[in-house]
Amino acid sequence: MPMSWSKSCSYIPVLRAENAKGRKDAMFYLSNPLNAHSLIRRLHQDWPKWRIYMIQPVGTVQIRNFDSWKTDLPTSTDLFDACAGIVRIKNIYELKVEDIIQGKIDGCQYNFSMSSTDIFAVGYHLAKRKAELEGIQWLQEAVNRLRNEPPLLAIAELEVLKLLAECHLNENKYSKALSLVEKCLKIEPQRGYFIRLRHKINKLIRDQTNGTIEKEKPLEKTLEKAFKLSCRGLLNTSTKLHCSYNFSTTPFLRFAPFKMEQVGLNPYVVLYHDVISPQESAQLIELAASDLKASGVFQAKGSTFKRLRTVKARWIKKEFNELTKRITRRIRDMTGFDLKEGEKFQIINYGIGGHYNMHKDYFNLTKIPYKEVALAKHFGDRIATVLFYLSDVEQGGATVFPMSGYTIYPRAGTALLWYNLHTDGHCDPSTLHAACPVMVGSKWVMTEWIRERGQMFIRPCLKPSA
Ligand SMILES: O=C(O)CCC(=O)C(=O)O
Ligand SMILES: [Fe+2]
Repeated sequence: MPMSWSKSCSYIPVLRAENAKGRKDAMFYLSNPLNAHSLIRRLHQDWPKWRIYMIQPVGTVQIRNFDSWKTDLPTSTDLFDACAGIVRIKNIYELKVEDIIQGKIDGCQYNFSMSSTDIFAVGYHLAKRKAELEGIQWLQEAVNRLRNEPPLLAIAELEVLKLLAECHLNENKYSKALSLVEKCLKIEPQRGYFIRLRHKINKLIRDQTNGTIEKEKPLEKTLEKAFKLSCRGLLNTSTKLHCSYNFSTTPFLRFAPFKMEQVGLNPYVVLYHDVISPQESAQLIELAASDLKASGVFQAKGSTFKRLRTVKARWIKKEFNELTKRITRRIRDMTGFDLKEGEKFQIINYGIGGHYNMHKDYFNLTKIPYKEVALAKHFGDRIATVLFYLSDVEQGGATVFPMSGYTIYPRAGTALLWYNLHTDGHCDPSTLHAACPVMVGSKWVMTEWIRERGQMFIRPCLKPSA
């Protein structure tokens, strides 16, 4: 039901205050996932409601403005991604729902708390994705808060109670579901749906012989556990590692050696410090930002698709401009590899909870389908990866190797290098790695996947590496 004119007017200062916060420093405001999620939700869900309140002739100009922005407003996919990002942050870093809601992210308190509508959006997202058990926590918090908030644009209490009851029912928690349905019936005693639901739950309670049968939580796999622990920096195993100057990969390094830090020996992973200047990073980000595209990597899981990567990316040719040519030469100096043939650079941006699940960069050409082999074989497999960090990340966003326990926190200007293939050309499964969800901040990286072609004299096939 539309709210009264005086009520909508009283909400305007609230909107203005929030907009002013965002305008003061947009990057700072949006680097907090709770602000970003809330803004996406407000623009996707609340703005269409505001449009309904604009009555002619007072609202014609506003309506015209509104319609001209319509195509730029966040879509349902954006809201989906924002909710999924918040859920991912919570799960990977094992945060508490109550803490997130109050703006406390992994021990840091931010000046923000989620509104009941923001909380409901996350609960709704989970409930509709069959994650009812997780959804219950958010929906219960939304119910608790609704009581203390003015109605304004908030969702109706009945809607939240209904969804919460359905989630409890799905989780076989019948008595809780029943008490929620009773609450719904107090608000709308005549609604047939609730009367039938009460009947159904009562029957389930009568039929049940051994008390509530709670669903079992699936056990977490060892690798998943290692992934989470590495994201939290709790698996660092490296000992006896060295820092040194690399003077020798190419003759040029005699003049300008690189600062090299070993991250681990198995697999061999090194960090090169200060290889990209702040100006170069800024230029690369600017270049990519002008034409970023959502880049999802999907994995079929039964009848559904699981999103393995939530980022935006742009591919850039190595010969694109002087800067990309210069960086290509630098990679040659860092690795010794020939980069004449191969892939373009990929510049990647991770937003709210942006991540890249565990994966290996190589294709394993013996396994990929026949049709794709010809193209892949032309360049060979991805022998090595160079990952440039173009930005710092305030919280989260580490690159991790869960099998070896390496955690590398992004630092603008450094580059990570590892070999995906053993020296005998076989793939090295211990290079399994991932990008942990960004908690706060915006992560920018640039990847160069170096192919085997052209490297036969630089890194000749040797016996299996030790
Ligand atoms: O961004 C990261 O930390 C890892 C990126 C990555 O693994 C990739 O792009 O292949
Ligand atoms: Fe990768």
